[in-house]
Amino acid sequence: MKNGNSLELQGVRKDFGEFEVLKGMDLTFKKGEFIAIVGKSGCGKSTLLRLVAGLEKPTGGQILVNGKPLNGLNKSSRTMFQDGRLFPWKKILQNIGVGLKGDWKSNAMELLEQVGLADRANDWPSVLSGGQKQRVALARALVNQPDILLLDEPLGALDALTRIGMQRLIEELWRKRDFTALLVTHDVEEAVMLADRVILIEEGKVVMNKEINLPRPRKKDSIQYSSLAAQILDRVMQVEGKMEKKAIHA
Ligand SMILES: Nc1ncnc2c1ncn2[C@@H]1O[C@H](COP(=O)(O)OP(=O)(O)OP(=O)(O)O)[C@@H](O)[C@H]1O
Repeated sequence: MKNGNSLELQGVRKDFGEFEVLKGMDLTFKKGEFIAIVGKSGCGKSTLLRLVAGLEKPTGGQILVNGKPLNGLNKSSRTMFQDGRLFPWKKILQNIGVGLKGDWKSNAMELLEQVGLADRANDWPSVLSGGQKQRVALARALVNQPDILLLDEPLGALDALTRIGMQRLIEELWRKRDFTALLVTHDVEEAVMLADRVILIEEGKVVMNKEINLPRPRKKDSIQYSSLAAQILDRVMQVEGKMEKKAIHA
């Protein structure tokens, strides 16, 4: 099941008018791999996810999904956003099944169980905490059993403790459900906690593509974890430093 590539970007470029956001990206993601994408604000992380979701078209190059060129919406992917985007007029279970036909309810209930909210199926979203809403958003993103889960800074608005709980939950569901995960995050520690590989984007290019060979579940107090996180953070800060110098000399 985990053989082959889930996703390939071949020379992918994206311009918005005169502005080149992505300048030729070559990336390969294996089936079932967990990838984190980091980089300073505005470097093109969300644009990359939108291209993979098929919500935007590349200006150049191509994206292959399970070996086939992507044309239009990527039906094998689902996206989870920072703001859960639940519909306030639908109860939790109906939010999870929104847009689905056929027998989705048993999988939705199993997912609610797995995210620890089985007893809230008939509640309105308004009575849930921010963390609980994100659990529902995660269940909704997975109900259709996507091959690829796109996570666009999904934990960015959560407090530190809730965030750690959600990281564990995402990792647990990734292990159980076998999808490829692409996580955009500002948090290098989160990237090292979850990912098999961390990719750093600078000015529309991949400048670091680093394997994280640490056993799971990872422990923040392990020396290998801290030293890898520090090493990557250092590299991100070099990028930040370069950008600041450029701005000063502009
Ligand atoms: N539809 C669009 N039209 C024009 N410019 C856009 C569009 N979408 C994104 N951009 C520009 O492309 C650049 C990259 O945006 P993107 O949202 O991908 O960055 P990001 O790395 O995800 O940033 P952040 O971490 O702040 O979310 C930004 O300068 C943004 O203004």
